[in-house]
This record gives sequence, C-alpha cells and structure tokens, in this order.
Amino acid sequence: MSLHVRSLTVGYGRSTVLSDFSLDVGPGEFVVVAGPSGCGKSTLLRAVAGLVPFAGSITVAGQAVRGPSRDRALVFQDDGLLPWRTAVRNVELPLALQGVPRTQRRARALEWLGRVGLTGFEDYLPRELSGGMRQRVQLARTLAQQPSVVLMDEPFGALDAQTRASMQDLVTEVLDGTTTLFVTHDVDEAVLLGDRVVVLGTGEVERRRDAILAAVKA
Ligand SMILES: Nc1ncnc2c1ncn2[C@@H]1O[C@H](COP(=O)(O)OP(=O)(O)OP(=O)(O)O)[C@@H](O)[C@H]1O
Repeated sequence: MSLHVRSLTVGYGRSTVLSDFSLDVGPGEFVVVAGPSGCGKSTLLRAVAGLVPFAGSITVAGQAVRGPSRDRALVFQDDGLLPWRTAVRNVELPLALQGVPRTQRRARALEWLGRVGLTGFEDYLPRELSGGMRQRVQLARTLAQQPSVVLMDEPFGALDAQTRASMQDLVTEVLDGTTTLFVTHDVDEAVLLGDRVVVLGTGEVERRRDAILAAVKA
C-alpha cells in the first residue's frame, strides 16, 4: 500500500518539530528515515501512526489518517510483550481482539513464529527468551495482523551487534514487499536496509553512506 505525507507540520506546544514535510512511499517500498537526534524522526512515525495531532495530510492506501489504526503497526525498541503470556499467546492477542476465530489465530500465530525463526519456542514466556528473540516475537505479532504499513522506531537499538545483524537479515526477508518506514540513528543500518534513505532535517534523499553520514552529523 502506498503512503503519502503532504505538507506535514507537527509541533509540541509552541515548538515546531516538523514543518511542511512531504514524503511518498510506494507500495512495498522500504524507506529508512535517518537524521540527527531530535530532528523529529519519532514524531514523523507517531504522526503516521495517528498518535499525534498534525497539520497537512497523511494517506495510506488512499485513506486519510485521522487516528490510530491496526492498519499502521508501530514497532518500538521495547518489545511490549505481556510477560504472563507465552510467545504464541502474545502473537494471538491482537488477532483475538480483531475477532479472528481461535483455530485460525493459532494457526496464523504459529506460522509467523515459524517465519521469524522461533519454531520450538512457542510456549516460552518472554522472560525465558533473549532480547533478540523477544524482538522476533514482536515482529511476528505485528506481521500476523497484516498491516498495510509497518512503522519501526529504532527497533534494534538495544540489541548487541550480532543479534542486531541477524534481526536486520530477518527484517529484509520478512518485510520484503511490505510498505515500511524505519527510523534509525545508525547510518550503516540505514544504507543496508533502505530501498531509499530520507535524511530528516535536510530534505535530502540519499543512498551514499558518506553523504548520509555528513548529513546526520551536521
Ligand atoms: N511529547 C513531547 N512533548 C514535547 N516535546 C517533545 C515530545 N516528544 C518529542 N518532543 C521534542 O520534539 C523534538 C523531536 O523529537 P523526536 O523524538 O521526534 O526526535 P528524533 O529525531 O526521533 O530524536 P532521537 O533520534 O533522539 O530519538 C525533540 O526536540 C523533542 O524534545
């Protein structure tokens, strides 16, 4: 599904964080948003998620964003799993809330846990899983809901380098064909994952590592 952001302006109180910002993301495109700390990367995702008021327009698959919707899934660094529910029951929960029948939601949850490499861990509680595995559960939970757009806010910021590298591989694989906006500080991650990298604050769209690095450090 395509995502169009037109003349987006967002502020908190009297300070304007994003001003007249526009971005088009084509169906299935993976766009990385980079930029210096405080430039408004998270704010952009929150606006697309419908969590903050904004001026301008945001449309997903032709529908105007007016508030939160499960069509636009937001993934954070914090996995947000419920500690008392097993991995499979965490993945199933939003499906249950959507009214997906029990057998169908179990099948869908198991399928996604398999796709993120967690076969055999379905009945583990979050505290029995590593940080990377909990992020995999979060990814399965998000994708099982079949969102039109996936919004990821520094999802791997807390992971060690090796786990992060394996999550980057996984994301490339499972989000192939899914419209994605991915925020990161990490220039290598931006260049590795993005079909396109948007550097917020400069309005530039760049693929070259040195150009992005210069813009992020500016
Ligand atoms: N709820 C809020 N109330 C007031 N100001 C806020 C709020 N959230 C963010 N800000 C301010 O808006 C600006 C942009 O914040 P935002 O989190 O979008 O930046 P960011 O680019 O994601 O930063 P970082 O890379 O450090 O996470 C910052 O100056 C921040 O202090």
